[in-house]
Amino acid sequence: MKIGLIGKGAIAQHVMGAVQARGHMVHAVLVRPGSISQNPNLFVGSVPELIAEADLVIECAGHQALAAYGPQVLGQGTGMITVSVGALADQTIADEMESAASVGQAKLHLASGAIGALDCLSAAATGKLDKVIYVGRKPPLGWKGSAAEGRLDLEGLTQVETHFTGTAREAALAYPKNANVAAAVALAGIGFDETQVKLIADPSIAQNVHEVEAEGEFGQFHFRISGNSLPDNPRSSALAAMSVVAKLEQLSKPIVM
Ligand SMILES: NC(=O)C1=CN([C@@H]2O[C@H](COP(=O)(O)OP(=O)(O)OC[C@H]3O[C@@H](n4cnc5c(N)ncnc54)[C@H](O)[C@@H]3O)[C@@H](O)[C@H]2O)C=CC1
Ligand SMILES: O=C([O-])CC(=O)C(=O)O
Repeated sequence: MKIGLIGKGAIAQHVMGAVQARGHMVHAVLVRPGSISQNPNLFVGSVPELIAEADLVIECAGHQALAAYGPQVLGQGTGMITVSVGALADQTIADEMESAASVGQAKLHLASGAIGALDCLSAAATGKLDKVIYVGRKPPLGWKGSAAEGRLDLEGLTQVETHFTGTAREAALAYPKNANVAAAVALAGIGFDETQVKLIADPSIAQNVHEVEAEGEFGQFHFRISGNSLPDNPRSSALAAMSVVAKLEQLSKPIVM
């Protein structure tokens, strides 16, 4: 496939290497205008340049980028994978994506991100699902640049602290770089306003730990993952980048999970 990539950060760099290693071609990367000169053969500054040759766009740049470019990409008929799932907690953005996808007859594919068990959750949601709880736990550094900074002394933290309790919608909107997982759990399960979320800074751990607990007609499950973060960004788990690659594989193979 010919790929247009949005972003050049930690997730984008992993995705770029992994998709090229699988025989796909990244022919354009949409970056902020000031960065184009760093690699003028590859970097572009507009959606028309990004999608000119693309079979598919992969967005790895955050909520603001999905909101800014997503409607144009989809509206012009190019399918898109996004890792910035939490942006859909803003109903205006979700509506814009949906109507652009309908106009362009293109799909927005949500990467599962740093969490797993979404297949189980979405199957369970076709029956009666009574309760879904997501708990996100990261080392203090993993919360740098988030709303936790205003609530805790992250640098000097010596004990476990919960810095957020609320719904998945509140979490995804307040923590755009850290609670995309809460949004993915919400979308797979009982929605943004029913999914309960707790976010914790824990100085005793070195990985990003995500847990989902669900109860309903299907029974109960508990899922827990301890994810390594990406070398360039302690906030983002490697699995989030890998899930984008897996989604691309699903879209390009004839027999898929
Ligand atoms: N679904 C999930 O489980 C996860 C989702 N994420 C989402 O992925 C995003 C990216 O994560 P990382 O790569 O680790 O962050 P990063 O900070 O390493 O990279 C972000 C990149 O996007 C670029 N960017 C931001 N806004 C842009 C715009 N409007 N136009 C062009 N470029 C723009 C930045 O310049 C930077 O190069 C996060 O902000 C978060 O929303 C992150 C981790 C897990
Ligand atoms: O990468 C992670 O561990 C989770 C994360 O930042 C997010 O959900 O946005």
